[in-house]
Amino acid sequence: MRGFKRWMRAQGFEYSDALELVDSPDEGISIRALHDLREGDAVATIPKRACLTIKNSGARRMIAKAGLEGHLGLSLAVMYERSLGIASPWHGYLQILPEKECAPLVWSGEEIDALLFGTELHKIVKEDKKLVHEDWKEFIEPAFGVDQYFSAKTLVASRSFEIDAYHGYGMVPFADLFNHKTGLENVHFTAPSSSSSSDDDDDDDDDDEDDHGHEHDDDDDDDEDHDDHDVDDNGKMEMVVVRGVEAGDEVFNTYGSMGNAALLHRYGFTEIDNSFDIVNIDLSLVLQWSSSSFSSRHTRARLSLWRRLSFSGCASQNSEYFEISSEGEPQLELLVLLYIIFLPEEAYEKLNQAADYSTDAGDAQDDDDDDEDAGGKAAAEVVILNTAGGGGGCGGGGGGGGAGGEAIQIREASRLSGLRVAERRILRKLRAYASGRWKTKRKKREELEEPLRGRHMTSL
Ligand SMILES: C[S@@+](CC[C@H](N)C(=O)[O-])C[C@H]1O[C@@H](n2cnc3c(N)ncnc32)[C@H](O)[C@@H]1O
Repeated sequence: MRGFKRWMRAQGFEYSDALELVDSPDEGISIRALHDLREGDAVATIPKRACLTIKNSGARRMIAKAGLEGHLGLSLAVMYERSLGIASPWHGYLQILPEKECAPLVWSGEEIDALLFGTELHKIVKEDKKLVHEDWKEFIEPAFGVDQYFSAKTLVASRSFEIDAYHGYGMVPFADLFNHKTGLENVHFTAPSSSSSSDDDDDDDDDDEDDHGHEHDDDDDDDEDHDDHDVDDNGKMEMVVVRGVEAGDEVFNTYGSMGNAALLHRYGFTEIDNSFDIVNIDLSLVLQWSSSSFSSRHTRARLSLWRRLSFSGCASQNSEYFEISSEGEPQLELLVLLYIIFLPEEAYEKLNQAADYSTDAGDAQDDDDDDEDAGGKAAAEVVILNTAGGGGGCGGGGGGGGAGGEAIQIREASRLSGLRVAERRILRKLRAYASGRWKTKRKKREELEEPLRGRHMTSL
């Protein structure tokens, strides 16, 4: 750490003596406040020329020639500077970085299967590994090994910041030592408000929520003009306090408002109390459970009715899923599907007929008429009301009726997915939601259902 501080001084970094850099063998580096910090305090100034960016790196010509940019180009710059060892201008910084960030991208296939099976990340991470490997083959081999590339990718994903339009993304020494706290961060990384006009031209209005944001696609093909990279020699970035910190407390930044899956995916950690956390339950998991509790035929028929009533889940990378909020509230479409799965045969047939009727009526209508037909809408409404009431009208069968069935569904989902603590907590809230609503909303459901009966559906 001493070498890094010396390097920062030589590069013209300035940081408040109220900040302490703490290096723990178990938890890595973090920043602590030695004195109280007040909102508005600028606690660090970072010269842009000291940031490891594609434009600043000694590999800039090679990277430009290969037409690489964004995270791919920056990963190459990081590998190149690392390969120079002590000869790299960033040696003082690079030597405090971990070899790699322990994100799922660098887990073994067995670890991914064992730890992510049943979660939304399982398929995504496997796909990531394939794509990153393809990139390595196409753009990086034989200059650097595949492990070096995967390691550099995790560092760039977890530590790079968007600097400005000229530099794009870069490794920002010191700024990347702050850990993340969802919604309760103390500092933001930003362009100083009193910067020179040339800086203003170059600085994007950085969205702090996106400091560690998305792949950068700026078209910076002007390398030849800036090979001596004099454009930003005097540019600076700042760390500014946005929420006061008491002496002794850790000083946090934010990497954005993300659920635990996104945090794990990109940064390799999760938060127990993450208000943005959600749990996704795959439609395939619901269908698997339904087929084992009822039958495949029953499941296909109920799914088909659900679709004919124009319901669907969220879609991502060839899968369909439902979101459970951090408060345990399930996506309405999941409730409706579960309700339809649990409908007794007689009620199901009636709803099916109503859907048929409404589809026929809809077919007869003018194509320009976008309104859902009244019958289908009413059928959906009745389903929703019943579902919100906990499915009190269900006769059960298989795994039990209504909300009780939902609880079984959730237990099964939780067991199969091997989800982490925070996600299990959400699933517990979901179960409480399901059984709580069943008890308290039953009367309300009956009151609400009555007028609907009079309108379109007669006896659900
Ligand atoms: C930008 S670096 C922060 C500094 C880092 N702790 C270090 O040792 O250099 C981001 C990495 O820090 C760790 N990290 C950041 N916030 C964290 C948190 N709230 N809980 C656990 N690890 C965290 C993760 O390993 C993440 O990939």
